[in-house]
Amino acid sequence: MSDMAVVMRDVSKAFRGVPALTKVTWHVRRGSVHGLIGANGAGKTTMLRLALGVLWPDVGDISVLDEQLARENAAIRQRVHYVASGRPLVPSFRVEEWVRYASLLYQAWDQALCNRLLKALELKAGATIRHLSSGQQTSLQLAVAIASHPQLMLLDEPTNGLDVVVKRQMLQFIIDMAADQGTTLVIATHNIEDIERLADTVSILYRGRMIVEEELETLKGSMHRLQVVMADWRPGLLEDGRIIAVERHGRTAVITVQGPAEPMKEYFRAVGADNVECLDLDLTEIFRVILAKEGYSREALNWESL
Ligand SMILES: Nc1ncnc2c1ncn2[C@@H]1O[C@H](COP(=O)(O)OP(=O)(O)OP(=O)(O)O)[C@@H](O)[C@H]1O
Repeated sequence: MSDMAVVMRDVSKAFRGVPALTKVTWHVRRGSVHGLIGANGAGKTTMLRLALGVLWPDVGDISVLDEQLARENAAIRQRVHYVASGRPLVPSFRVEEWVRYASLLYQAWDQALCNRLLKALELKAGATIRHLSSGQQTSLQLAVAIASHPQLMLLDEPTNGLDVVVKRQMLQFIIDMAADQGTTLVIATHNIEDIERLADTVSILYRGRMIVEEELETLKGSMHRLQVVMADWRPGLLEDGRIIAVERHGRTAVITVQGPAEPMKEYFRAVGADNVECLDLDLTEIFRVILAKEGYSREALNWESL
């Protein structure tokens, strides 16, 4: 058994000639919680659907749980569960009918666990799906996914529509369940705070290309933000290759740097800074800086220019 749950090599996929993914290489370690992040349209859902085997790449190799994906992949589908919030369930089914349907699909189905989850989530067996709120429908999908005991769970914006209390509890529950059962979790989301709290490894997609694959801690240590106070900002002081971004307000500058903080603090002290302090740089900011380096912005989305 390899230590990877998913490996994609040089995978490309286009829809009607328009590339959605270009030469993507991706690794998800077994037993990890992996955050797949990217802006709207970056290709996250396409990646997950390829890993599930419901989409087929134009070129490239995909292996999931040590099996090379083939068009006939019923066996692997037993071990992988995909949950996308907003994915339509059968609206005329009652909760119990949906659960019964799922129970017939999955050999590892755990009815007792499903019953406990439905109770905890206050989902009534007799309720008709169309009468559930979108958050309740997402909760139902997550409960069914958990009860199917997958080895790999692919969650696509799993918490859309959930209120903060259920969202936190549900994510924590899934993480605990995954840790207990050795399930690999992939969470594709815009909600970077969730990834920062929960993930071990992170990948960032940008316009169909994989631009970062990293341990979360390594990624967080790869950049720092300094606040530097200096009376004389002489020309050339900010032309160091390690400096990624600068915001200057008079004597104070907030400077984002690549690599460790200490050598840059020493650098600014040596060139005459009056004060140098490290500021917090969270994953959302790191994501923003990485995308800005790639040239991503939504400048066109500006009231004046519409
Ligand atoms: N079935 C399809 N037919 C045509 N184009 C598609 C199809 N599925 C995805 N695309 C296109 O592929 C690109 C990637 O879409 P995808 O849904 O994978 O992105 P995403 O990162 O999940 O986006 P979001 O965060 O907005 O959900 C987009 O340009 C999208 O329009």
